[in-house]
Amino acid sequence: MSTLSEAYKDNPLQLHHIIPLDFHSVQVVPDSHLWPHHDSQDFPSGVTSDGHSSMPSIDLSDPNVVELVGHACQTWGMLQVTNHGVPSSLLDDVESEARRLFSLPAQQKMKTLRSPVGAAGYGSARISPFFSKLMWHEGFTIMGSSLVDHARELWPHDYESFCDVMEDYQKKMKALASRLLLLILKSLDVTEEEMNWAASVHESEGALQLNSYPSCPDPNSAIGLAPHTDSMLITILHQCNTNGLQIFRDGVGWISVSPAAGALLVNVGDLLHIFSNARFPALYHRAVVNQTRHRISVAYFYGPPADSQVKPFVKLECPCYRSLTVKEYVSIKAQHLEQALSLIRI
Ligand SMILES: C=C1C[C@]23C[C@@]1(O)CC[C@H]2[C@@]12CCC[C@@](C)(C(=O)O1)[C@H]2[C@@H]3C(=O)O
Ligand SMILES: O=C(O)CCC(=O)C(=O)O
Ligand SMILES: [Fe+2]
Repeated sequence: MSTLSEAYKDNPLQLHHIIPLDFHSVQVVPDSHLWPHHDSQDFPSGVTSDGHSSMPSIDLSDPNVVELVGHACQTWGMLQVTNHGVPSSLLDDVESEARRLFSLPAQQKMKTLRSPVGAAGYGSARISPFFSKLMWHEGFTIMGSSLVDHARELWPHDYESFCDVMEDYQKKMKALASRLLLLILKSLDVTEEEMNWAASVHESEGALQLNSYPSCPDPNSAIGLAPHTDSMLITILHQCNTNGLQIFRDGVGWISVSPAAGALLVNVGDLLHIFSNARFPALYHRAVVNQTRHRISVAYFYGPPADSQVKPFVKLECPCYRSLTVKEYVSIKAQHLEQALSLIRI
């Protein structure tokens, strides 16, 4: 069985697209990180300029949860969930362990640098090579079996709490993602066979991404994470408690999505967009930075095993995407980013 990491092997990154800036060592934004001004012409997500809509917030114990989740995926590609069963103490712990990691000196974090052909470890976002400027961001990806080795490199005598929290968080995210996927499949009226396919998704481990956006001397001239869609089926995002996420809405523009205590955000990724035969939009989003706060976010990416076939569900007529494996899609995305979906359109 192949893994996602193998899809990255054919598309190695250059070191300057992996090694983040040592943000603590700079007082001004260097030219390498200067983006054209994006003076946030944004709207808060509750009050959009189209007047009536706001990003759906769904209580997972609502009796109409299937319809609500389906409608949110179709109209926004994103929803906020409450009553999700993930203890707020664990949400706090994952943020503080991530903060502990990113507060380490640069040379310590560099001991776990992601390899040019690898998937796990410390480094800049994978999408970096597609932009002429670098991002005000450093990440740490947990995927596969490297967690304990990496944690030992970071804290030789004090690595257990990091591992315990990350393992627990990953387990809870997987359970929540699997529950959400079943709701989504029910909303799409898929076949029994496709409903059973959800169990195979549960076999894949997913990826956990810790994001760090240090405070920035000139936030309007830098970008935390450049605009992108996520590649997997769904992403569960814990924004912690600092603004920064923006989503793009046709006819409106960039909308800020404020964190709500205890709530989690769920968004549609490319693979679910394909399975839904384009009924659900893959959410286009970015992260902006701010002058005073070091923002942390934690994203869990849930997708099928690398060898699985991806194609629109059969009852959704006139498939508009060809069938391919997860690994093939990840490889196309690694080479073409935003063009990936149009390259597989029928
Ligand atoms: C499963 C994954 C999704 C991701 C690539 C990865 O292998 C692990 C990191 C993820 C991330 C996080 C930041 C944004 C993003 C586009 C990136 O560059 O790395 C996503 C990737 C994705 O969704 O394609
Ligand atoms: O930090 C955020 O709010 C967004 C993170 C994100 O888009 C990602 O990890 O893919
Ligand atoms: Fe994302």
